[in-house]
Amino acid sequence: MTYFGAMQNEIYNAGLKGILPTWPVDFATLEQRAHEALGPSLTSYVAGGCGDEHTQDQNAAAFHHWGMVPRMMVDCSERDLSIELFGHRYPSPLFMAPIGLNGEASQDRHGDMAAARASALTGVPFCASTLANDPLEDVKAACGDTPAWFQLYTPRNRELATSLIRRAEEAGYKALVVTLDTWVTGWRPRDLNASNFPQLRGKVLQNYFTDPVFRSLLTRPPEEDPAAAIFTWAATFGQVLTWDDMEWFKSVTKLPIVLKGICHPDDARRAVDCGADAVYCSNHGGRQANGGIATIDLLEDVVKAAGNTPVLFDSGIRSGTDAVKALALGARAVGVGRPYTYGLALGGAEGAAWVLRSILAEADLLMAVNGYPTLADVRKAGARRTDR
Ligand SMILES: Cc1cc2nc3c(=O)[nH]c(=O)nc-3n(C[C@H](O)[C@H](O)[C@H](O)COP(=O)(O)O)c2cc1C
Ligand SMILES: O=C(O)C(=O)c1ccccc1
Repeated sequence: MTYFGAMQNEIYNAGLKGILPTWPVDFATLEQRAHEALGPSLTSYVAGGCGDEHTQDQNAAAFHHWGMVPRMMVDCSERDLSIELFGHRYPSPLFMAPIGLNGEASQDRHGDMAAARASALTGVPFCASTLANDPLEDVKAACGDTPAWFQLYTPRNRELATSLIRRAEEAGYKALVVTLDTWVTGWRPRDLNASNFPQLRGKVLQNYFTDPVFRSLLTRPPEEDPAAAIFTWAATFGQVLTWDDMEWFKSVTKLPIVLKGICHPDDARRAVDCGADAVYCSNHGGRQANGGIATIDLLEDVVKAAGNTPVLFDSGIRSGTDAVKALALGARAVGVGRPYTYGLALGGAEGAAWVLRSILAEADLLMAVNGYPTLADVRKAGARRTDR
C-alpha cells in the first residue's frame, strides 16, 4: 500500500532544514502562480469557460454544500486508496483528465510528455487527449509502468477515426475514452474577445499531422503547408455522435469504451445498455455549456443509473477533500483537470506530480482522521447535502 499522507511529514522535515516547498499545495495559490507562468493567451484558454462561467464556477463551489461525518474508534492507521478498473489495480482513485492544451502548458511545449512522466512518477493514470504536441505513441511510452488511456475526439472521417484507434491500441493504451460533449466548441467569451483558439494556429495537432490517413487527405505535407493541414483538421474535427454509433465503436475496438460527458441518468442507462464499459460524468469543466448544474450535484443519480458499471467523474476537483466527496457519492475514479495542467506550467512533470501528490495526501489524511480506512468505508459513509 502507498501512504500518500507521508508527503506532509516530508514537507515539515524539509522545513526543519530551512527548505520550503517549491510549489504550493493549495489550488488558489497554484492557479495564481500558474497564470503568471502561462501568460494571458494560454491562461484565457485554460482558465476560461462557457458564457459568464457560472456553471464552471458552480462545479467547484457546489462541493461546499456536501459534507461528510467523521467516525471514531476505527483503526485507520493503514489506508487503502487503491481501485480496480478495466482489470487493472491502480494505487489511487485519481486519474489525469484529458487536457488538449497540456502540450502548450509546460515551458518546453512538450507538456503531454511531461504529463505522461508525472503519471509514471505517481501511478496516477493519464488520459491522453487527441489534441497533443507529441504523438500518442511517444506519450504512451513516457507513462512508464502506469497504464494509460486514450481520449478520442472522433473525426468525421471514419478512416481517420479508425486509424487513431488502431494507433492507440498498438501503442498499448488500456481504454478508449470517447468525448461526447465537444464536437463543436461552446461560447467562450474570454477566448472570443481575444480571438484565441490555439488549434487554428496549428497548436496541439501532432496526432493528426503524424497520422498516415490524415496525411493522405493533404496534397502537401503539414511541414510544407501548415495552413492547409490546419484547414483540413478543422473540416474533419467534430463528428456528432448518436447512440447508433456505439455499435461502430464496439465493432472497431476491443478496448474498454468510456463515454465522457454523461450527466443525465437516462443517458447513463443508455450508455450501459449500449455496452459502455464505464460512464464518465463530466460537463467538460463548464467549458462547453453554460447554464448547467454542477456535476457533483448530478453524480449520485448517474451512479444509481449506471448500476454495476463504474462511473468516472470530473469537473471542479480542486483538492483531496473534493476527491473524497466524489468517491463518497459513488465515483469509482476521480479526474483531476486544470490543477495538474497548472502544475505542468509551473514545474513540468515534477510540478504536475506535486499537484497530484498534494491532492492524494489530503485525501489520505482526510480518510485517516474521518475514520475511513478504505474507499468502501468512504462510500458507506457517503456525503450529505447541507443546504436543504
Ligand atoms: C484547457 C483544457 C483543455 C481540455 N481538453 C480536453 C480534451 O482535449 N478532451 C477532453 O475530453 N476534455 C478536455 N477538457 C476537459 C477535461 O477533460 C475535464 O473534463 C475538465 O477539465 C474538468 O474540469 P476542471 O478542470 O475544472 O476540474 C479540457 C479542459 C481544459 C481546461
Ligand atoms: O478546449 C477544450 O476544452 C477542448 O476540449 C477542445 C478540443 C478541440 C477543439 C476545441 C476544444
